[in-house]
Amino acid sequence: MNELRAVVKDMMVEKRDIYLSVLFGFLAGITAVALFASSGYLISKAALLPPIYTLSLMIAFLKIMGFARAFGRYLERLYSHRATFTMLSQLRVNFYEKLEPLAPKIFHKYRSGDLLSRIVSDIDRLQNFFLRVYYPPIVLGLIFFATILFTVFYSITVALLLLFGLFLTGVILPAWFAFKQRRIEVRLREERGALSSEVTEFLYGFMDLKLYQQLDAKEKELEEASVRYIDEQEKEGKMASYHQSLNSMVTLLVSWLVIAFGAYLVANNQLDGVFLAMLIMISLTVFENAVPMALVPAHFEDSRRAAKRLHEVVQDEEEQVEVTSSLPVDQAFSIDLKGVSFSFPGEERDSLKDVTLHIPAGSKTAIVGASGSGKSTLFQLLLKFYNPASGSILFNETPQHEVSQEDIWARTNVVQQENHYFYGTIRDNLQIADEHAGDDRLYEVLTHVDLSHFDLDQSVLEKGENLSGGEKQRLAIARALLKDESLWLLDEPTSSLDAVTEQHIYEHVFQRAKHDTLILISHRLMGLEKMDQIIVLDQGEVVESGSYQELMRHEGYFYRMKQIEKEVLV
Ligand SMILES: Nc1ncnc2c1ncn2[C@@H]1O[C@H](COP(=O)(O)OP(=O)(O)OP(=O)(O)O)[C@@H](O)[C@H]1O
Repeated sequence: MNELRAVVKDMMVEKRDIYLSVLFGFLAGITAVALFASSGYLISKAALLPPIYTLSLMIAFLKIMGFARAFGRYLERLYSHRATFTMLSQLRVNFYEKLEPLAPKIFHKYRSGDLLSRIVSDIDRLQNFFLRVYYPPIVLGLIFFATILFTVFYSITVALLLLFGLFLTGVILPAWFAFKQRRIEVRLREERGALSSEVTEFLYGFMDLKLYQQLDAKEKELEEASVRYIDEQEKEGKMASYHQSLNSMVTLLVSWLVIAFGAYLVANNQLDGVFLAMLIMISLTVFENAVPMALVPAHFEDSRRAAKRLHEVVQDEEEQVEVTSSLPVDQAFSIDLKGVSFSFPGEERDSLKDVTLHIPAGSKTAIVGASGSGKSTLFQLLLKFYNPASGSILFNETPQHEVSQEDIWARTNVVQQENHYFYGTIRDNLQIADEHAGDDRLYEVLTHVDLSHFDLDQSVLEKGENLSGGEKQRLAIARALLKDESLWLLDEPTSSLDAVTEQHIYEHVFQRAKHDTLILISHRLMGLEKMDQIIVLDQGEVVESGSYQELMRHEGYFYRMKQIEKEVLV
């Protein structure tokens, strides 16, 4: 329920449209009641041969009501839909603003298909909250209140019957179905999430499934997930139809009771017979407004779950710490790690254990170690994707938690092991690092990464599918060169390149980063002689650190790795 309160808060941004939708919804409903009531009265009155001006007046009233009803309905739709779209856009912006700082922790927690379904369909589902849950009961209450008040003047019994019908259709039945709906909705959502995840995995893993001849098995799983989802949808549909039928039954029953009691009252001279048809028409029309109540439970449950699921994704947001410092601009800064330990969410094993390092401003550091020793994890902590479980990270003596992620990312040239390439052109893919860079500058960086043969208008397919591994890496380095900030974090940036190209690119990168702080993760141990410091990680711990010469003299872990590398290469 708390989550829905947040939705109501977002909805209230456009109060005017909400009030107008309620007003015109009421107008449309009450004029419909008036239209049918006056037509019932007109028929009865006409039988008594009243003067012609009475009939003309009544027909004019009838026409005005008919027009007012259409006008009210149109404006109600207009304002209620406008309020809904404003609410949706407000929700999307708010949700995205909360979500962005939480990446990539989020990707760790959810399968991407599930996350996608939450972000897209759960927000879309909330459009029903205002349209089908929030304001129909308000409008219904107002219409019944006005109608019952009017009916009391003619017959208290009929007024009580209407009240009874309202209680059944507006409270008892929706509450009962809401209770039943809850269980169906849980299963429906689970099945929808599962299907969405299966589809995403199927699409992403299509090639591998094909290569390992597992396509049929996966297709079968997908089909089963789809059947389960359709079954649950069917159950939900049946439940809604059942509720609708029961609603109609109750309303018709109330109308029958109005006829029976009305006739009895007329026979006993307690009600003027000319009003009987009017009261019957009132009871038939007023319950038309109760029809949407049949949809309230399903939509309420749907909205509640959607709001809850969205809230679950961003609830970590409250953990955010206030940002009070910023990193120096155009100036290299030092990095210190003091007793940093970290394990990924849900993992018991520490990926980093009590890591203490000092990386002076403007120095060049290499981080080496076996696969899985925690090198990339260290980068993720430096980039504040995650916070250390214990210990602290300092930039120029400033605790990292005082600096915003945005600031850290803005000051860093990052080349990851896997980088993303967007569908578009080479130019588009480079300009994400510097949107103002002109063609001359772009060609210049392409030359520095040995891609001078590339045309800036050359197309890049989704995820860079038409580029080789080495070309992708070189493009990523070109982006880092374009960004030109004073901290470089390079995670095996040249692992797919041949030795000559690698050397050529490194020469340029080191020349550009002459006064900057540079940290390079490398599997290869060749060419590390020029680094100021080499840090050796093993199973998340720093086992050695020092200059190349120091480590070779020490004949420890690094020395042994170097010997193995030599043997392999020979
Ligand atoms: N997102 C993650 N969730 C859970 N565990 C992870 C995650 N990423 C890495 N790990 C684990 O953390 C440990 C360190 O991983 P990391 O990627 O930092 O190693 P690495 O030294 O960079 O390896 P490589 O040289 O193969 O890239 C590994 O044991 C790995 O299984």
